[in-house]
Amino acid sequence: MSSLEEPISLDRLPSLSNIDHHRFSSSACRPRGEDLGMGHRWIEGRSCSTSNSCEEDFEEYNRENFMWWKQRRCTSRRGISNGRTLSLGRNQVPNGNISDSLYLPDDQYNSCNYKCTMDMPNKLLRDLPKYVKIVEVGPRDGLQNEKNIVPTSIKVELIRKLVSSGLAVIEATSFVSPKWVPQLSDAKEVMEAVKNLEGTRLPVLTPNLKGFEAAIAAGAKEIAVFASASESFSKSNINCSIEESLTRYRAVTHAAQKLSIPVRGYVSCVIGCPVEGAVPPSKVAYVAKELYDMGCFEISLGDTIGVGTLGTVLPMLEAVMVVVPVEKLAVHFHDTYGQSLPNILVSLQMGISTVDSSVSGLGGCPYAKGASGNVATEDVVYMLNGLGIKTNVDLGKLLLAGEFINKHLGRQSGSKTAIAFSRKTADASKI
Ligand SMILES: CC(C)(COP(=O)([O-])OP(=O)([O-])OC[C@H]1O[C@@H](n2cnc3c(N)ncnc32)[C@H](O)[C@@H]1OP(=O)([O-])[O-])[C@@H](O)C(=O)NCCC(=O)NCCSC(=O)C[C@@](C)(O)CC(=O)[O-]
Repeated sequence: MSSLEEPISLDRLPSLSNIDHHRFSSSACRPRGEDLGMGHRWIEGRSCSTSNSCEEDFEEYNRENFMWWKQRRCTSRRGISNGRTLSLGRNQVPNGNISDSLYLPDDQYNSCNYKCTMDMPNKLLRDLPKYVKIVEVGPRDGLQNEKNIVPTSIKVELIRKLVSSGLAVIEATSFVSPKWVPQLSDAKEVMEAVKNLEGTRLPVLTPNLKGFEAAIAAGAKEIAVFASASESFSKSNINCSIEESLTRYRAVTHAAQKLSIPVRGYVSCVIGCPVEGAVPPSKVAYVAKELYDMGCFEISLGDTIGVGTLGTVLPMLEAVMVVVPVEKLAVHFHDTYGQSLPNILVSLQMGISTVDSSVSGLGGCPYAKGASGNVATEDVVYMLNGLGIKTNVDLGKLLLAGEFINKHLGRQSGSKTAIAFSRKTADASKI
């Protein structure tokens, strides 16, 4: 393991005990009536003044959970009565290798439906968003690190399949230097082929005005700029300092505003940097605020090398939420240490409702050695379905998109959900 791949040791990361639990709640930026933040409950559990009241609380908590679980099981059991069909989202998929024998009606696939979430007594889950916008980054972040050049036609077909799954936003490609990222040197051709696809926004990454102009000429209607919270990563990724990158991005956002082109802003290395190690939350907050102030409509917080845990993600989010409204934030986790799903869950509990992910967990950054793929979109959708949170993504069609790209790449999916369905180990009676 090279020094770039070593996990950041705990003593170099912010301590959980430094966290102001009351400020985890989305109410830090967006008051919601109830003052007690989710973070307070999540980290500290139910607070109680006496041991008696604590036991009563605990009994009540168990009773509530038991009722909820019972309700879930009843719903699931009713759902498998026809034995053959398992719905994987909005629409059923009539054929395909993955899910032929696994169809159930929609509300029975989801362990609890929307109404159930509204009524859910479970204190830990009550404040979750009702809808999560998924930003699919597979065609860009997912493919940019692939050594063998993926033909343009495969990239275009992947995007088509992802569009048909109902994803609201799919990052299509990057208008970066082909010398730096050869895999995406066909950005113009990809964009021209997909620009008229309807029903999905197709943003592209642009590192400077040159990239912005090329993206617009190719038909892009939305772009993203990407800064770093780590000076070293900024240099290795885009060959300039953080301040220089912000100056460039001011020029890009200014040009975009004139054309009414929405600009998303990324902050990478929000937890750790492959060169510098732990990145302080204050630096992340600084870059996030700069991007927000220059007009980015959304700030995506990227754990580029996937080292974040609840203990480091929480203080980072807390710091950023002080300067950028929570509804303008997105989270972007790479799954190097398998922490993405808990990190996403806690982000949702803090009020964030936009999540980046990559079909089949494809991905990695060419300039962040050791970084693994993004969290798999299939796994995120599966988790959100289970929580009764709407995404409008048809899991069956998403699985087929993943199967398509993995077949081309000649590898197994990085999504546990996809693997479970492909092996038909997903037992409908247990869902
Ligand atoms: C920023 C640059 C261009 C600076 O690269 P540079 O070499 O410093 O730029 P330059 O201005 O000196 O130009 C060098 C050459 O590149 C050309 N050039 C210049 N700009 C462009 C452009 N836009 N498109 C096409 N070509 C371009 C330019 O015309 C020139 O061509 P030449 O005269 O030598 O033939 C380069 O470093 C670059 O392209 N970097 C991008 C690297 C990249 O894409 N990394 C992966 C992004 S993923 C990420 O950042 C994290 C994220 C977002 O996923 C979130 C997370 O996971 O946490």
